[in-house]
Amino acid sequence: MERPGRLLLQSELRVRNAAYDVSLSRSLLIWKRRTSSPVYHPFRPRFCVPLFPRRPDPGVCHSVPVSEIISVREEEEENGSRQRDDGSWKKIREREGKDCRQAFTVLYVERCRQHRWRCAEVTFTCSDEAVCQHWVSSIREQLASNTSRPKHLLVYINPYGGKRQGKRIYEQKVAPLFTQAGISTSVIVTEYANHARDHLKMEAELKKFDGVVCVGGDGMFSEIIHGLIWRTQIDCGVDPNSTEEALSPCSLRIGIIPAGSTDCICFASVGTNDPVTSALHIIVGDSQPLDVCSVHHNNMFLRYSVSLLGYGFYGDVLSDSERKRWMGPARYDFSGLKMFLTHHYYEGTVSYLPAKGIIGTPRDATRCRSGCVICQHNGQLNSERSEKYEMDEASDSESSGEWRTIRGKFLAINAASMSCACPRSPKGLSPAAHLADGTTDLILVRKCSRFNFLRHLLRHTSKDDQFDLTFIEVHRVRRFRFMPRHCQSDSDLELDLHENSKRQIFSQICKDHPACGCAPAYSSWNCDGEILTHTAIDVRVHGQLIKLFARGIEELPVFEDLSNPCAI
Ligand SMILES: Nc1ncnc2c1ncn2[C@@H]1O[C@H](COP(=O)(O)OP(=O)(O)OP(=O)(O)O)[C@@H](O)[C@H]1O
Ligand SMILES: CCCCCCCCCCCCC/C=C/[C@@H](O)[C@H](CO)NC(=O)CCCCC
Ligand SMILES: [Ca+2]
Repeated sequence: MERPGRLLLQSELRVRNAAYDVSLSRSLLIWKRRTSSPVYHPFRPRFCVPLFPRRPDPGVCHSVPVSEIISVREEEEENGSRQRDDGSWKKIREREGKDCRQAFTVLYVERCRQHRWRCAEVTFTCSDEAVCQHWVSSIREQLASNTSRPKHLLVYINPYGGKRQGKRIYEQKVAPLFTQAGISTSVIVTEYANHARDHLKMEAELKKFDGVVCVGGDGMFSEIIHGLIWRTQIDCGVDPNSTEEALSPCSLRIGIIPAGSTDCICFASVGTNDPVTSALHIIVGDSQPLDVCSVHHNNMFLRYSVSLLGYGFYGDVLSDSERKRWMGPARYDFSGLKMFLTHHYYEGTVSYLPAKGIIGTPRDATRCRSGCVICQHNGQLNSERSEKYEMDEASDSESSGEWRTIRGKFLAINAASMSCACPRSPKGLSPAAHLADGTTDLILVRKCSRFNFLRHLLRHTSKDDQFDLTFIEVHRVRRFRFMPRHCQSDSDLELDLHENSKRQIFSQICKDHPACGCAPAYSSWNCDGEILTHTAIDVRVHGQLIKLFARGIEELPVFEDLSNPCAI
């Protein structure tokens, strides 16, 4: 909790007819109920430190960081009933000689359960109009001096994402908050898939805005990052298709108002998929950097990914579920069960470049949380690396011996660039992955029995470590490649010729008869919920390429009585 610092203003004001000492500094607004004179106790010093600090009575003392004040508005209060100030009412009441007091209302962020934020308000009244106006203008000055808050936003709404509630969620829950906070918006309701991406790429006048907001799910967010990253590279003269060039980071922040089926990016960066919470993070101007993976096939750019790149199980779940969009979010449960029972495995070679010099491993107990020091440390390391990028690229070559290679049969190959926490799996696919450390966690699930695979899957929903199984390995990497077995070199293929020809025949049969239990040769990649058209891919992590209007998941508050300004 911040300490108050130098006071800008201090007055005695009233809140619901009780007297409060109210003070404003650059960092805090504090209101503390005035109590009658303390009873003298001969054995207790006046300013003692309590042996057992107790939480201050919330009805008596409150403090709100100025950075979490949403807005302030003037009101008038007459005999207990409040009116918004439109001037005319005031004059009438003055003429009639009624008891008329000035009031102002402060709207601020209040934390609720499970990382949710709400907009709370408190109304202060005082008899002196000049004092009241001084308070309003001082708070407004403090808010205006905060340069990280957005003033103009470009909003894209997908009316068909998730349960098709995007438009309603924005209009009813988000737009009124933006208006209260004095944020102006240009709203585009998308008319077709990739509308938002193409508008950002080619048309949007980005200079007019302080950020881009998407209302929808992970697919909609993916459209936004594709448009914005592409546009940034073109504006900065970087070839967006290059496999080797360092990409330029995007300066505009992106806000996500969750209205999709999984909302994994929102969940993993805020801790909840609640539209009001996301709107408040946008209003207060939070900023959370995020890693982005670029995916190439034979030096041709395919897509970016920020959450899951999954081959095998998650690729198959997605391919199957796309045909069942009409089922809404339940399609993933249906296809998940079907693909679990189908139990296909895939052969191929994974090569990866382990992340060197970083802090943290995928098996850590520490989690990426607001102000994460691991992201700060590793982010710094990455920016130093990219300064001497060309040297590093030379050392990244296979001949340097840093690449490691694994051949095998896999049920799933997953790369999680963030935890991928979502309501289905609150700790995520890789619970210790970091939002902005410049790495991705490569999880290899080798062929195993259905029973063992189920054990692994169930551990996504329990406290047990999903990687603590003999058929799983996990590596924190900066880059990786995958080559399905049937794309391997001629010499590799010759070795497998006999088996291969048998499988070609069977895989044809198996398309029509999946119950025979024989696996097809290829799966497809699930790239943040989109299916990739190629299976052989080269993936590179670009640390902190984009920024979100978020602050990472906040730790649950630990009450520290002595650091609370109300307790001093
Ligand atoms: N107007 C539109 N008509 C049809 N499709 C659209 C439109 N606008 C966006 N889309 C596409 O809809 C797809 C799904 O959208 P979205 O991500 O919002 O929801 P979802 O798939 O239900 O959620 P999630 O991605 O979290 O699982 C996206 O790939 C996006 O490109
Ligand atoms: C038998 C009980 C098993 C329980 C297992 C639960 C495990 C759930 C893990 C969920 C991981 C989601 C990862 C997120 C991926 C997103 O980028 C993507 C786009 O929204 N979503 C999907 O592909 C949707 C994929 C949904 C898969 C279920
Ligand atoms: Ca990461």
